Amino acid sequence: MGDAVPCVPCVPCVRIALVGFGNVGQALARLLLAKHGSFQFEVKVVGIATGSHGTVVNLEGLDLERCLTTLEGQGTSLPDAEAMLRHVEGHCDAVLEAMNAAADGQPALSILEQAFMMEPPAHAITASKAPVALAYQRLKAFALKRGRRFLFESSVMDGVPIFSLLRQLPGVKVKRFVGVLNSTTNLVLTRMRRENCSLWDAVAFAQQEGIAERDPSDDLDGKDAATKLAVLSAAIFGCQVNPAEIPADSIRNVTLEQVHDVAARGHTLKVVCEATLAEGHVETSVLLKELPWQHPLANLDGASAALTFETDVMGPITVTSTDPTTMDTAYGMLQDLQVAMLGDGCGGR
Ligand SMILES: NC(=O)C1=CN([C@@H]2O[C@H](COP(=O)(O)OP(=O)(O)OC[C@H]3O[C@@H](n4cnc5c(N)ncnc54)[C@H](OP(=O)(O)O)[C@@H]3O)[C@@H](O)[C@H]2O)C=CC1
Ligand SMILES: N[C@@H](CC=O)C(=O)O
Repeated sequence: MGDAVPCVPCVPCVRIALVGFGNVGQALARLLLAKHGSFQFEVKVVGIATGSHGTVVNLEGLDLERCLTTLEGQGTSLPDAEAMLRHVEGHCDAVLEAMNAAADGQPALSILEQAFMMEPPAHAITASKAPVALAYQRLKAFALKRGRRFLFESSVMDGVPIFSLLRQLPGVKVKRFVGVLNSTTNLVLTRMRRENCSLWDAVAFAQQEGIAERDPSDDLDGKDAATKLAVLSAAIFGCQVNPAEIPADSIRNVTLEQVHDVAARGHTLKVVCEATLAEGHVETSVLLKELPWQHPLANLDGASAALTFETDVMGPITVTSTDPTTMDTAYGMLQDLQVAMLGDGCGGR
């Protein structure tokens, strides 16, 4: 058994369960250790579940430092995430899910629903895209019914506050958004141009950095970007779009020769995501485009991402994330936890 983690007296303690302890889950653990004492509450991790590296609980709080080395022996061992959530029921304020969700959103979707079904219910926070893209309305309604929050800031552009930014602009209607939303493809195209490395060497680099999905096909074939567009469409336009129906270009067949030819013409290749609200529906696309260097998205290199919102009130609002790492994603989840526990605008500045 790992050592229990006491809460600092007089500081409210928030108990969380982590489902998924890979690149993002572990970055979140490191962030919680690094930022201990920086928030208005203490965080106690009462359970951690993985697919094949064990599932442990300790209602007194797991020792995160030790969990980062191995989950073995760190608490009571349980068979899976569902069993973990049953075990921590009544002792868990929020479930933070960062697992590999399949195209149908499972098993992440069931985990998020289980969080709301607990007694008392927990807030549900996810870094996964598919459950939000496919079941945003249902999960939002479930959260409302149970008096809890369903939050997903990290699912698009990692820790950059997109959804919380838009919550701060009541009455403003977004009409269109355009951006670069997949970090892996942007990193791959950048490395091909700058380092002259092959597409697959660049993919291996993105995997090493923890940015590419476990199966990078979703990144390369535009599916990750399409799912992010569907998340944004659901949350911003209130329109559910099936990610599988969004026209999406793949970068698989992009060659070094092509990248250099485009550069010689004074252009650069970018995977551009676009969504426009038309009469009652949304027009969406993920297209590989040749952009001139003066285009606002052209200089967005490496793993960077950007999104421009066109609204009915203000001029275009652009948010950029420069070379994010998994720490950015972890912070997005921590931001959500603060919003869930303290409400919007909880930053106090
Ligand atoms: N990496 C990034 O930069 C970003 C990732 N995301 C999203 O965050 C999520 C996690 O990404 P990432 O951490 O990189 O992925 P990883 O593949 O690194 O980690 C996934 C984790 O989920 C666990 N897991 C898989 N199946 C189950 C299951 N049935 N029950 C419990 N745990 C399970 C895995 O366990 P095991 O290893 O034992 O199989 C692993 O711990 C994904 O949905 C991704 O799209 C979002 C923004 C950025
Ligand atoms: N694989 C994703 C990770 C973040 O969502 C990407 O490359 O953008």
